Amino acid sequence: MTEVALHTEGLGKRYGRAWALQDCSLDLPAGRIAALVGPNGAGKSTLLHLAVGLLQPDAGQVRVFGRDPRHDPGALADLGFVAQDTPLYPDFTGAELITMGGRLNRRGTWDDSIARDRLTRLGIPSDKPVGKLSGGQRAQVALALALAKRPRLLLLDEPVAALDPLARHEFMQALMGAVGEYGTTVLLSSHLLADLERVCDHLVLLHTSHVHLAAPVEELLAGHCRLIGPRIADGAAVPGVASVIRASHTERQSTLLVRTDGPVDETRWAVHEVTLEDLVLAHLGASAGVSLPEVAA
Ligand SMILES: Nc1ncnc2c1ncn2[C@@H]1O[C@H](COP(=O)(O)OP(=O)(O)OP(=O)(O)O)[C@@H](O)[C@H]1O
Repeated sequence: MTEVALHTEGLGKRYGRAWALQDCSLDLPAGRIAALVGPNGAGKSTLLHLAVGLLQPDAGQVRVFGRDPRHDPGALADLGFVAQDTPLYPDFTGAELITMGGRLNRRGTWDDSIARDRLTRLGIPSDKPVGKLSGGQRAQVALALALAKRPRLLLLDEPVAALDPLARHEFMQALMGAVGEYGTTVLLSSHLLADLERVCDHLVLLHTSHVHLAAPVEELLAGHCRLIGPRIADGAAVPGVASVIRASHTERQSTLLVRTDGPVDETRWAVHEVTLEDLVLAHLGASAGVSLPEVAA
């Protein structure tokens, strides 16, 4: 059986009377690169902070490789985390932070050379206080430190938001490399669906503080498609279709993004594959009751 890197059950966190995350139950299998997506305020950062033990749950439980991140110090050795604002001591240089990381992780799997080599390769000066680097360079330093820890589970809160397109591409490749080389499991939140699509093999979609989807990408893509055929009424049953996520109609034609549960009548419907981006947008649009621009088939 595949090991579970992150397990949550009925997990919830609230601020006052408002739930930032509610009834969150999911299993992230080890070895995956998982995308954590959802609109602003959906609860992504809250889930990551709960997973790393920086927030105390108000309901349910969270386990990292079977251990409670708040009460079992051993769990922290397995975790790497880069928060959204990549907090780093501004007066320290990259080189000093690498040394400090090594000292703080003496008993772990820390490898100085991973961070040093990355900074050199990216042309980021390691002798300059990080407070004097650009936002993107600071993010790269934080990511290099997280990779040097070689954690079993790496949690990244919008790690690529501050990076230029080439740096984003390079970073995603590095993540895939880490997974391949060390078997690291990654959960990363981002709004950049096209980037995620290239590397992620698991999707967690949060919406209004709830888990809307949590499954392997392959399974989700195989279970959804876009159908184009003669106009049908909203709510009409279509054989082979479990649910219509999003529908748009012209006078004579209907276009449906659907979840399937069997073969669809291909003499009646043109069946098109969907991308991860199509699928996420359709689910988000459906939940929010928003009509979205039509995506070309
Ligand atoms: N410290 C806090 N005090 C009060 N409410 C908070 C606090 N932190 C988060 N929230 C609320 O919890 C909800 C979830 O916030 P969270 O930061 O987890 O969302 P997110 O999905 O990470 O959003 P974004 O994509 O904008 O980063 C939001 O409604 C937010 O306003």
